Amino acid sequence: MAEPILRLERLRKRFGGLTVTDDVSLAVAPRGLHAVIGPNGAGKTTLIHQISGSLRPDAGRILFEGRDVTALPVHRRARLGLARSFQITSVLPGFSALENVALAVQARSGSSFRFCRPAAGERRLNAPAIAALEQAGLGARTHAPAGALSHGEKRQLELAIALALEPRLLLLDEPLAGTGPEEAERLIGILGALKQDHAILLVEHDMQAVFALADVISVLVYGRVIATDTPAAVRASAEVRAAYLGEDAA
Ligand SMILES: Nc1ncnc2c1ncn2[C@@H]1O[C@H](COP(=O)(O)OP(=O)(O)OP(=O)(O)O)[C@@H](O)[C@H]1O
Repeated sequence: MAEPILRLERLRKRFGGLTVTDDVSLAVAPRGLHAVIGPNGAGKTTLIHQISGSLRPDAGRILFEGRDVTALPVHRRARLGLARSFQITSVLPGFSALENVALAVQARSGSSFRFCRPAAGERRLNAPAIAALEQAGLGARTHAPAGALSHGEKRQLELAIALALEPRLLLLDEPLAGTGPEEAERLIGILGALKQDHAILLVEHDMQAVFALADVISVLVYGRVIATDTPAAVRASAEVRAAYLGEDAA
């Protein structure tokens, strides 16, 4: 593999007596989609939080493009290009899709928020915001109020906001959660296009999406990585089936 964009070295995290991240070492390639799967409570979200910087590991290192970011706060990592998709709660429902994304661009550029002069009124912010909306498949909904978007479109808006930060690695925690079959299909298409020129680390329960999109899959069980391999090898692994895929594998 080319030099990894992200390397986790023996990461550990405990909550009380529970080891939720147990000596996790992983290398994520600079292009393509790396999925992390595992049963409920395996520690997937906890892992994403440690990578984005909202949780500090108890031990181990996180190297982003060769640089040790283990001690850096979320915003410093985001500036380096390590972006986690925003939760829907951070979207402003009364503002248009474009304004929401433009505010994210503005936040990244470091200028102050000026609500009396809508951020979307500034061409400097508009161009990258529109590009991010198009990449997220929302080009036709640019001026719709965020509050009027369907559930699937809101997930696309979250994606657009993350893309507006021009990430070098995009961290996605269950981007398909709560979507219907058609919305899921659309999002899979969008993520499939995005992974052509982005590195994506995806946590997702939807196995159809994972196997359609992933170039590499890591399987997490009780905080430990039990396999990191191609989708075909993971699907064929007896250990993975026994530990996790069992009921879903068919
Ligand atoms: N802040 C916390 N304090 C204590 N325990 C926690 C905390 N956050 C998570 N846990 C526990 O850590 C374990 C791993 O949780 P985590 O949410 O990372 O798993 P997950 O693989 O993302 O699960 P799911 O697939 O259900 O989203 C669970 O047992 C959870 O209850």
